[in-house]
Amino acid sequence: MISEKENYSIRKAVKRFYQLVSLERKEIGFVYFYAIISGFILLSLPLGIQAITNLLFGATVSTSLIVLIGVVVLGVLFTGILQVAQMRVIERIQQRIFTRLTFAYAYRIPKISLISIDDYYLPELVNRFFDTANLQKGFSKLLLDFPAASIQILFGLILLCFYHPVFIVFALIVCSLVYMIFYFTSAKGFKTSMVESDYKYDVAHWLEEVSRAIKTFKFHQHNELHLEKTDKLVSGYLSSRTSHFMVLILQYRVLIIFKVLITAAMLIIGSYLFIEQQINLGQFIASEIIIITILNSIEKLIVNLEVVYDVLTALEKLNKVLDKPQDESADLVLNQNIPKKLGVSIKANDLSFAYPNKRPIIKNVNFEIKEGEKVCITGLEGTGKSTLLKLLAGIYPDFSGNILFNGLAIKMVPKKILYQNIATLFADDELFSGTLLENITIGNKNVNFNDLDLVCKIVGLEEFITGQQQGYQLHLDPQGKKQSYNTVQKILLARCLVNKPSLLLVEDTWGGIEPSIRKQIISYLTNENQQFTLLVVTNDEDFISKCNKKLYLDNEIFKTSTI
Ligand SMILES: Nc1ncnc2c1ncn2[C@@H]1O[C@H](COP(=O)(O)OP(=O)(O)OP(=O)(O)O)[C@@H](O)[C@H]1O
Repeated sequence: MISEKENYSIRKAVKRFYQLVSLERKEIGFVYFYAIISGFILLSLPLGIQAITNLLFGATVSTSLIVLIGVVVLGVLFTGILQVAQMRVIERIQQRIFTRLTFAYAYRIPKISLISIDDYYLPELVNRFFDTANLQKGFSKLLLDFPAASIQILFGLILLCFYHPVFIVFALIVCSLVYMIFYFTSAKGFKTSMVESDYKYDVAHWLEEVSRAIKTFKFHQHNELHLEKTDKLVSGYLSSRTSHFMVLILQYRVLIIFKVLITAAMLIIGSYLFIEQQINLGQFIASEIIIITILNSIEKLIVNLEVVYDVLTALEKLNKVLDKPQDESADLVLNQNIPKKLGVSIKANDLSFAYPNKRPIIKNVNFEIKEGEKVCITGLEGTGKSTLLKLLAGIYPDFSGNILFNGLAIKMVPKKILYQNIATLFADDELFSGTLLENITIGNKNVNFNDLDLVCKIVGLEEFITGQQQGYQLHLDPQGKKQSYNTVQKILLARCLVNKPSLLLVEDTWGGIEPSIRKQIISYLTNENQQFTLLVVTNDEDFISKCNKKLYLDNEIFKTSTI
């Protein structure tokens, strides 16, 4: 927890923002087009009012007066129509942001290199997806308010310069002040916003942990650990939020001072120019309306800075998952060496591996396994049996030495081919929320129901399935919550077998299964007629006795022996 706080760079965040903007270039072009047109129309209003004022001094209802009033009213109507068009574009952008991010997450999550997230709890990391809503809302607010406000400022200043040269000085002061407010406060504003968001996720993570381990906390609620930790995290959140708020307040204060000064200066200058008859009354009123419009637009920009921070922060957070390194994909495709439905021969040469910042777990391991051999991995607790299995599954590619499958280095085998031919069952594997069929086949459309029934019979699921009204369509809860532990293990094993792998890498998690079914599973897995190669982590003597070979792992020793 509170692991993320790092050096946040607004430059990197702005770069990401531009990447997003460039994806929506065309639509944003439309938004600006609408903003320019409506900016023109809005500014024509003071000009129209100026002309109407001058005409009114004539105290007659002339045709020009009626036409002018008509033009001004039409201007207001047309601006409204443009705003609706703008809203449609923004809705489309919002929908695309959601769709694009959702698929980016769904596509990339299974490809994330597992070692890169060794220090994270992935479901917690994926909470960042909720920042999609902040991005959608913030991005559209920026698109609606920013272009309109910036164009109004620009046009307003240009127009003012035509009234009197003194307004040019005003334009320069406005531009440099807006720039300075952005320049001096944005980096701090962004950093405080990121830290605030980090704390928000830490709080959410802690609440999720309490929920995940609800039974533990239920029985220990009198110790109040759940409240103490929450208190600590919420304090962190509140102080980081206050720091962020202070930046926003500072920006707003500067704005108020700026507004007061400009309003006073402009009224004085305007009145002076009018008295000196350098501008007439119509021009005076029009110039004051333009100045008020400009000030309102500047206020909009400053107030929206909060949204800018929200958008930049949301983008950074969303990319926390998307930036994680992906599994490397080997270029060399020599899949003829890894035949489907046949066993795989395995050779390990001087294999060593250490988890990041840990001492080596696997040290100079050498062994050879022939195609179709059934091999058990045994040894003391924590000696690296599961780790060895994971290395063979290609999950951790950063080992030294070599692993050869059918004589081909594992690193040269494209992940797709590797994963299609290997089936794994690790002790920490889980079911997901979906039907029994989905949990067994994981969407493999080539599985036929005869094979499925056969596999379910072997693992002892037959009775369970026939006892369900919905059969294979039975809905399973996340982690198989409402099923017995042994049923979950049987489903996980069925998942391995149904794809007819060439290599089966499994941990013996069936200790509690009734003896007759356990025996049936062991005989099936170790049957010489089965073409797959089997590596099973077990310390069960019966299972070991049925295997052809034993790999023994001790802290300093690695032994292979034939059984
Ligand atoms: N993802 C990981 N990141 C860091 N260290 C890990 C990770 N997984 C395992 N370890 C460490 O590696 C060592 C070997 O763990 P491993 O699970 O491979 O041993 P094992 O022989 O299968 O243990 P057991 O018999 O208790 O299941 C342990 O000290 C463990 O703490």
